[in-house]
Formats: sequence, C-alpha cells, structure tokens
Amino acid sequence: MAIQWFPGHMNAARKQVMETMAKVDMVIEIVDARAPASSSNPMLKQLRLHRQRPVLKILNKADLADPALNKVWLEWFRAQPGTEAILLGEGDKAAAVKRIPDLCRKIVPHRTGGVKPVRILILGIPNVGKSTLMNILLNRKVAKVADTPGVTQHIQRIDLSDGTIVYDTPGLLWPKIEYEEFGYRLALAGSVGRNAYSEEDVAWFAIETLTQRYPELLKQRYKLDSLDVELEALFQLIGRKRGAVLGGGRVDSQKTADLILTDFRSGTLGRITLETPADLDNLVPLGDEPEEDAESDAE
Ligand SMILES: Nc1nc2c(ncn2[C@@H]2O[C@H](COP(=O)(O)OP(=O)(O)OP(=O)(O)O)[C@@H](O)[C@H]2O)c(=O)[nH]1
Repeated sequence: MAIQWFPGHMNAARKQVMETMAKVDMVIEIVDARAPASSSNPMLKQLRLHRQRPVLKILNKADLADPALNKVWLEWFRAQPGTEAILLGEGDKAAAVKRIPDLCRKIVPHRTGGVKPVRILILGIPNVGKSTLMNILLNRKVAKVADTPGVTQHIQRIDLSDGTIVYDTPGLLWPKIEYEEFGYRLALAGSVGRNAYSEEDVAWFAIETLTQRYPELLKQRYKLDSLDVELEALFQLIGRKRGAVLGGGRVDSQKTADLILTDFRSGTLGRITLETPADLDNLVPLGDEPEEDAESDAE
C-alpha cells in the first residue's frame, strides 16, 4: 500500500531546493538526533554528489537522544566525505547556535576572504526544530515555532549582518520512503503527518523498539515487572497501568497509543535513540522484502 506521507506542496518545494542548491556554497541539514539516518534526506546525497557541496549535519534534539549514541552518530557523520557534524539541544543552545556561522566559514574557507559571503542552504524534515534554530540564529522572530509538521512554507533568503546568506527551506520530506522502519521512526519522532501512519501502529512500533533497545526504560516508566509477553498484551498492560480504560473495562487503544507517543516525544520515557549506524547494514529496501505472504497464501 502506498503511504500518503508526502503532502503535495512538498513537490514544489523540492524543485526549489534543487535550484537553490546551485546557488549555495554549502548545506546545513538539521536531522533528529533520535533517528539521524532516518531523518537524513536521501535526495541530498544525490544532489551533493552532483554538486559537491560540503554539508554540516546538525543533530538536533540531542537532549532527547541517548547520550552514548549521540557520540557514536557524531563520529559516524564526521567520517563521511565532505561532512562536519555537531550536536544541538544539550546545554546552552543559544551559544551553540551562535557558533554555527563561524563553523560554516571554516567549512568553506575560500569564501572567508570577506569579499564574498558564505551562502548556505538549510534543510530539515518537518518538526525537526528548524524554526527554533533559525529564530536563535537570526535573533528575531522570522518563523513560527509550532508542533504541527509542515508549518513553514516557502524558501526564504535571509542576509545576516555578518554577510552570511541563508536560504531557509520549508520542512521537507522526500517522495519515496526507502525503508519501512525509517518511516515509522519519523512518525514516532512526530515528523510525518498523522494521515500517513495510524497512531496505534506507531505506538506499537515504539514499544517493539523499546523492548529491544531500552527494556529497562520501558519497565521503569510503566512499572512493568517483565516484558516477556506478546506485544499486544504489553500494549494492553500499559493502557491499564496508565488508566486508559473504557467503561466496560476494555483498554482504550487510542488513548494508550496517545500516551505512549506523548511519553516518547516529550522525553518522559528517557533519552532514546531509535537507530545505530550498525543498523544501516541490515536494511531491506521497501519492495524488496522476501515474499513470505505469497508462500503462505499458496499453502
Ligand atoms: N527537546 C527539544 N525540543 C526541541 C528542540 N528544538 C526544537 N524543539 C521542539 O520541537 C518542536 C518543533 O520545533 P520547530 O522549531 O517548530 O520545528 P520546525 O522544524 O521548524 O517545524 P516545521 O515548521 O514543521 O518545519 C517544538 O515543539 C520545539 O519546541 C530541541 O533541541 N530539544
């Protein structure tokens, strides 16, 4: 089934981004530190190969991500050709953001003679925290800060007082999701519209991921003695523990899903990163999965 996760207006924005890429010296891509690979735009890799632009990866919301994996991802990105990377979200964010223009001048030293300004394209998926960052960077309210994905709309050229030129783009997804788990991780992080994935499916994905990667955090938050039950039973148990119960004693699935997603997104569950660089070796592109269903149908 095709997933409706790519709103129509993003097509126009995508074309604009490709054109703007030709005018800039470098790219800043803001990714979600909780899912740094899933939130990286695959289009950017292709465009950069073509145009050879260096990139600064900003791993934002680092305060919500696993501190040990923050370090791992930082090193991993830095090992990629033409790539610098920083964490953002822990500690003094304003101070860290204000250092970004200097860092950009180091990344493109041929522009730093003072004659020509450094031109930067800023990219990031919806809800990754781009507006928040831009507001600090520009030191004035130019963009709305909101929780709803896709609020920012047009590419804006902004000239900073130090001569840097910033092209700010709307929160952007890409037309085709490459891997199923990438889509779920983005949905869990709150960057994909609610019409793409059901909240219940995303909450199930959250619990499944947590049982595998952060079982202790899951047990602690929901006061669970053991996780040694089927996923469905675990979901029900969490609903009961959190009081999401309907009149007849049935668990309110929608409310349970909502509670789990809110707990994850707010950091109440703890500092969680949904993927590691090692996971990248085991991905199966969507459409290339082994046809188990076809076999079982034939039986
Ligand atoms: N915990 C945490 N929350 C953050 C951080 N940066 C942004 N946020 C929150 O993330 C949400 C989205 O931030 P925005 O700045 O509106 O994100 P955006 O990328 O501009 O979103 P779009 O307009 O949808 O493209 C807001 O609730 C912010 O308060 C961060 O570093 N840590």
